[in-house]
Amino acid sequence: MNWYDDDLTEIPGADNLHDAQGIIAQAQQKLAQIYRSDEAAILVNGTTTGIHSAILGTFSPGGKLLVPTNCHRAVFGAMALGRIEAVLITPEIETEMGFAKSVGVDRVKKALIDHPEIIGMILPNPTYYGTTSAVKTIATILHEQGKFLIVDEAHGAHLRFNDKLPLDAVAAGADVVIQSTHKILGSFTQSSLIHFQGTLIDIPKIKSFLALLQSSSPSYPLMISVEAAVDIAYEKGEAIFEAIHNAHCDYCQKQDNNAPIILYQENETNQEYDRSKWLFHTRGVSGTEIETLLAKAYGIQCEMSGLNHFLAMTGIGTTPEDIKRLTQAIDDINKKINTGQIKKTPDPVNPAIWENINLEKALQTERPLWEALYASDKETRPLNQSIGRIAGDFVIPYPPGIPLLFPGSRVSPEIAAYLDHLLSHDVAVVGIDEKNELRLLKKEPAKMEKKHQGQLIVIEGVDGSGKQTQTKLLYERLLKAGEKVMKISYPRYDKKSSAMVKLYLEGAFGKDPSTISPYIASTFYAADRYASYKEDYEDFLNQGGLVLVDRYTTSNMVHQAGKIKDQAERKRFLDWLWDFEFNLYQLPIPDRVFFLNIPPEINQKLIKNRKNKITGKQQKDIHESSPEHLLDAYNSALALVEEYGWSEINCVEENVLRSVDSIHQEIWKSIKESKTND
Ligand SMILES: Nc1ncnc2c1ncn2[C@@H]1O[C@H](COP(=O)(O)OP(=O)(O)O)[C@@H](O)[C@H]1O
Ligand SMILES: Cc1cn([C@H]2C[C@H](O)[C@@H](COP(=O)(O)OP(=O)(O)O)O2)c(=O)[nH]c1=O
Repeated sequence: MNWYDDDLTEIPGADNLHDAQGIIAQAQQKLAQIYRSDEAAILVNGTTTGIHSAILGTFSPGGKLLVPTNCHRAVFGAMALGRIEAVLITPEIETEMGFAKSVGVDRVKKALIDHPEIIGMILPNPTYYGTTSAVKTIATILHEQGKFLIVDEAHGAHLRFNDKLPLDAVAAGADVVIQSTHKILGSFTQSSLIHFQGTLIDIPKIKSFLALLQSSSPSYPLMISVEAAVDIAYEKGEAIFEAIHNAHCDYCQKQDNNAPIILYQENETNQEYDRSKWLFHTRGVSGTEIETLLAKAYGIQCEMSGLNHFLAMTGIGTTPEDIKRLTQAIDDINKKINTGQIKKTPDPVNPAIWENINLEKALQTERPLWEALYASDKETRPLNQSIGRIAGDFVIPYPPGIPLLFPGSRVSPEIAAYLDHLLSHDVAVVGIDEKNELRLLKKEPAKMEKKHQGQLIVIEGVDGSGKQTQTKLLYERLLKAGEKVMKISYPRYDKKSSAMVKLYLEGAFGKDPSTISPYIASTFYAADRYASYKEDYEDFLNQGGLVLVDRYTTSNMVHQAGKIKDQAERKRFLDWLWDFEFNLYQLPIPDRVFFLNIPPEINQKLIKNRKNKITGKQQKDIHESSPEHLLDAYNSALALVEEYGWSEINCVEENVLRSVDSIHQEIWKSIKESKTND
């Protein structure tokens, strides 16, 4: 066939992939019929773009996706592109060989209970190794809660064609299924298929991402090859995969289970193992060594190998003779190992990644994935100097292409040791260069660091916790001690820059503080602080003065972050706020923060009769008149004490409020001590 003849463009009659109405639409309808989906679309930029589009087309930024850690990097790429957040779950592990086998139904159920905000899930099935998850059950669980399931069926475009193979994802009820027809079915590399079914997903939205991300000049040879490959599979797939499946069963039955190399079948009775994947477990010999031997001495090219396994992939073109050649070669190699012609090596010590390393934890990000990926302040460092630093890129061993580090996650000693082990066994690790160096972020996330000569000390606490009282006492004491000190209280109600704060606190934008975005409210207070910095104390601080403030950015952290219930959302807000006030506005970062801890039930009594600071009247501002707001702020503050290392002053002991003086003495002592330590 002359492929140049088919290398068309969108001329009349040739249709347009991105708005298919003619011959491409007909081909896609046929493909959907064959796979029994509602709709199918041909992909010309590989399964990767199919996965990107499926995720971007079903989520909005900030949405939560349930992601098993053994997903392909395309899934994590989509999360970075769409600013989508992952709830990670660890798959079940094949412990002897050390690969991710399946995603347990119970883990899915638990994740959905713990994170009801999850919108949908992506599931890789079958795995590269042929193992499968209970897709049908998982789909049902998700659907009962109105959530959708995307299945990455990259290694399963053939499942539909023989009933002895595991159930395909469309039949199992998945809402979106992406298949690499170019793998087992033999269409051209880079050509794939995506299927849609049901009403839970917005198909036009996914398609608009397909049009955005794929080439605007889709290759006709690629498209034709998908149709041709599926046609052949439809016609001959049943018999071809039956033969492969049966040969696999036969070999498993006949093989000597004590041989150095044995064919893996998960377990004998499992119907849901994909026997088109000929995965061999090696004992006393390295899988990679056998892969090389098969290529050199027997002319058989494997798909991949690792320390204790290698994978021989079959496909639509595999004949019984091919299988015979493979099995004879394995028998021959086994014999040579047993007779000493091939030397045995001690089994490589596998640090059992899946047991020692908590991948869910390793992949947690301290800066959002997308932010770390986009960041330009990066440097490369050798692996051993990277421990404790934040990764600036994906780090992914190949095979199997499952990330060990995300951009934004911190390199732990365990991960570094494991990566070192992989590299010393010649495993290719994307994200680590030939000098064994990886890319790291230069800048750490929010951390108290001094940029000024003087000192900025914050007295923080919920409303009526004694801030004003303690600030005043401390100020007078510092003055007496001869310190160059000034005192400011935020918000500065008597200044024009607090106009928006006053409107907000008076209820002009709503009486219930929880209905006003913490992001928006924070900007009002920050603007007042900026004006104050410029007007009141920039020079004073830079010349070594001590600035004592009653409330600061820390109040936004307490009161505005307290409005956010979801932990990841709250963290995102806190990071944003930090960036906004300290990086954008360039406000000074405090040297010390004292948090006056008074439980809400006690401080309510203290402020009961206090007049409104804005109006001077009895009626309280919207924060003070909302017990829910005050409680949320209090809880947020308790968390912040831990997270940001604030100095906590417990103002209540055994349910009794301590005296003003004893609280003051404690703060004074702490300041004196830190001064002598300077
Ligand atoms: N330790 C304390 N014991 C008794 N009353 C206190 C104590 N600390 C503060 N107060 C009183 O409680 C009220 C609120 O204190 P204030 O300093 O205005 O708090 P804030 O500035 O945090 O709103 C004031 O009337 C103050 O005199
Ligand atoms: C300074 C500041 C205050 N706030 C809140 C805290 C208070 O509930 C409210 C007004 O502060 P304020 O009148 O100082 O409260 P207090 O009664 O404790 O003296 O504004 C913020 O949310 N962000 C900020 O940056």
